[in-house]
Amino acid sequence: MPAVLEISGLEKTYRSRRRGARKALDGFDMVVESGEVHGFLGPNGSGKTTTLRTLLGLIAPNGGRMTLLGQEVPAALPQVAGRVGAIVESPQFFPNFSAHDTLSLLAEAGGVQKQRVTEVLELVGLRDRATERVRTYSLGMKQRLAVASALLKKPDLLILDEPANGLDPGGIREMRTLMRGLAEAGMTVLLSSHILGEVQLICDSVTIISRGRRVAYGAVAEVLAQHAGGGVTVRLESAEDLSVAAEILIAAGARVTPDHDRLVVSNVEKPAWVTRTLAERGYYVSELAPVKVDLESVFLELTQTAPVAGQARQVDDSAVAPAQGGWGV
Ligand SMILES: Nc1ncnc2c1ncn2[C@@H]1O[C@H](COP(=O)(O)OP(=O)(O)OP(=O)(O)O)[C@@H](O)[C@H]1O
Repeated sequence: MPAVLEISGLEKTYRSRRRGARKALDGFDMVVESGEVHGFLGPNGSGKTTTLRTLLGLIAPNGGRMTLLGQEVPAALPQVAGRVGAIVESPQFFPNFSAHDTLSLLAEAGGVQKQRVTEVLELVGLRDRATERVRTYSLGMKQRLAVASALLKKPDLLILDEPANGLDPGGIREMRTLMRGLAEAGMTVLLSSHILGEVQLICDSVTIISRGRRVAYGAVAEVLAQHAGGGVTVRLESAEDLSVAAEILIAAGARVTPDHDRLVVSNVEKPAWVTRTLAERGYYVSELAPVKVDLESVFLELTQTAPVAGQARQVDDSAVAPAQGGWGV
């Protein structure tokens, strides 16, 4: 089965008279297979939104190839648009309309049967509040309404840019359940996010982007395994000896980072080497454990910039206000 989404060598340079040329995508590649929830991770300004907007024909690329559901885009967008639901940036809704009114209006405009409105309200868990005005909704409910609008056309692929942005833990959990439910029902979901723990929990596979280039991709477990790096954490019988032990290991060629009452040691071939090197100098290890990697540490290692929710930390020192836009119906 061909990939649901394939991007190769995508290039995008923004040009403005004031700021000059800025390369947002620099030969970016991505593959999303059918039926998976795929996480699209990257620090602020790394090119996620530019990728999604380019894919959806909202901006033109300067080079590269893209396919959606096996067809070349942007040329085939009119043919595939009905099979792709997307939310890129938070869509705005009329605050005085209810969820039901909002979806009915969108369904009518998009030639979707009325009955589908009830179905999507049920799917996103808004049925009980469907007749209340949107202005009374929590942020999580508004996000779910946005997802509902993207689901109206029963898309094969759902693209969501930061769907959990600004949500509290309860809202994030609801969004997670919703995503998994959609994937189980056979939909492919592409999810851009900064919430690495979330991506690790709900995504089958992941693409990590940094400075407009793909820096890692594959099944989440594989990406984690590739970057486990054989590091170990070391505790000594006496915590006072940690700094001397660190010096010994560094002098012997290891990379060492102190972490409270232990050392995180990497660049070692075998854990036993650490025990032996220290014992030879009279320092005895009381605990030696492999470093547990999570997506967050892989992300930090690969992109060398911490994701800070709601904060515009840019890889190229520049900041641009995000544009508003929705897509799908
Ligand atoms: N309309 C624009 N004009 C000029 N530069 C832009 C424009 N949109 C984005 N950029 C720049 O392109 C780069 C990539 O931005 P993009 O919004 O795609 O990143 P992102 O990964 O989605 O970031 P965030 O997580 O903050 O939304 C950044 O340097 C950004 O400043």
